[in-house]
Amino acid sequence: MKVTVVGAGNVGATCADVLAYREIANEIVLIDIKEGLAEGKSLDIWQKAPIDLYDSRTVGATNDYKRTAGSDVVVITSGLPRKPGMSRDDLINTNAGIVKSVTENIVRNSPDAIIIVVSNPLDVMTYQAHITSRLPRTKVMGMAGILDTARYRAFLAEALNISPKDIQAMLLGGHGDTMVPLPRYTTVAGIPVTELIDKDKLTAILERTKVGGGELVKLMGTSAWYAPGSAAAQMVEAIVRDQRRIFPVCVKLEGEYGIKDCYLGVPVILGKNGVERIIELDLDKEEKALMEASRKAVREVMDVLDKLG
Ligand SMILES: NC(=O)C1=CN([C@@H]2O[C@H](COP(=O)(O)OP(=O)(O)OC[C@H]3O[C@@H](n4cnc5c(N)ncnc54)[C@H](O)[C@@H]3O)[C@@H](O)[C@H]2O)C=CC1
Ligand SMILES: O=C([O-])CC(=O)C(=O)O
Repeated sequence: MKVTVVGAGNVGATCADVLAYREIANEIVLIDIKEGLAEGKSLDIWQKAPIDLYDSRTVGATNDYKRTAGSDVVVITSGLPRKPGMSRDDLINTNAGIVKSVTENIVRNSPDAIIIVVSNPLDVMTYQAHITSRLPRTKVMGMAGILDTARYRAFLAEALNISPKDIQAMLLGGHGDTMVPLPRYTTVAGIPVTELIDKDKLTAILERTKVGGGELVKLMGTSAWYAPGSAAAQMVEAIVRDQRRIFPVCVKLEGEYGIKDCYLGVPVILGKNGVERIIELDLDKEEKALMEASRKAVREVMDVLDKLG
């Protein structure tokens, strides 16, 4: 299996490192526009192989997409991260052009690849990659929900003083402050979370999750990379190993959840063909209203992209 990661910055390099360390692909190609960066980081990861005992081969190239030819999966992380005071949507002007040109290069060299977008604003950059690649919606998706649920699960584990391993959660909607965490679908070793934590504490955790990315931007002056890199690698793993795992993934909705022509996070089965199936949950009135608010927020930014051309 061959996997390409475009963008050898914080998220891309972390993703490549996890892919190599966990031997998720035999060959991992890192690409960046900045001279020498992808070569350097892939060489560094390769030099870690004798210490951490893996044999996935990492190679890097500066903007040379011939090296990516025949990739099974491509992760797009190229683009600006936000700085304190910015929203993810503020990145659209710069990142739309980057994701467009990267996608063109990818499909030219790997027409059968499955594309996982990470660049922000996530839902709209997934839209950009989808329209540029002209691939079926099952093969172009965005990473956000695994990260957002991971934050939620980490906060819950801390509050309950238990292992994060035992927390299962689902989340819907766009990757922004309108994301829709679902306490009704959160369990701790099979126990509904609502039986273990009081309402106010849970509400505070849900609110912290919604702005979880911003919390880290404030602390570091740039956005997160360890959890995002691992989350993207987990999606790659589900695809290349045909695991048929269920994750919240950003995908184009064509009538599911009563929504058309919008890219939003929903539970999907991920396997060798990409999105094998979208799972439709039976939402209550309040959840439906939150999903609609999220759809509206993403649609507005999709309209901005349409105007950019
Ligand atoms: N979906 C999600 O949950 C998350 C998304 N992100 C997003 O991921 C993106 C990357 O974040 P970081 O890795 O922290 O940024 P970074 O600045 O560390 O790395 C981005 C890399 O992209 C490269 N790049 C720029 N234009 C390129 C092009 N045309 N071709 C190839 N490479 C190019 C840059 O040289 C840089 O090395 C940002 O847009 C950020 O907002 C970050 C975290 C989570
Ligand atoms: O917050 C950001 O800008 C990066 C991101 O999407 C996240 O960490 O959730």
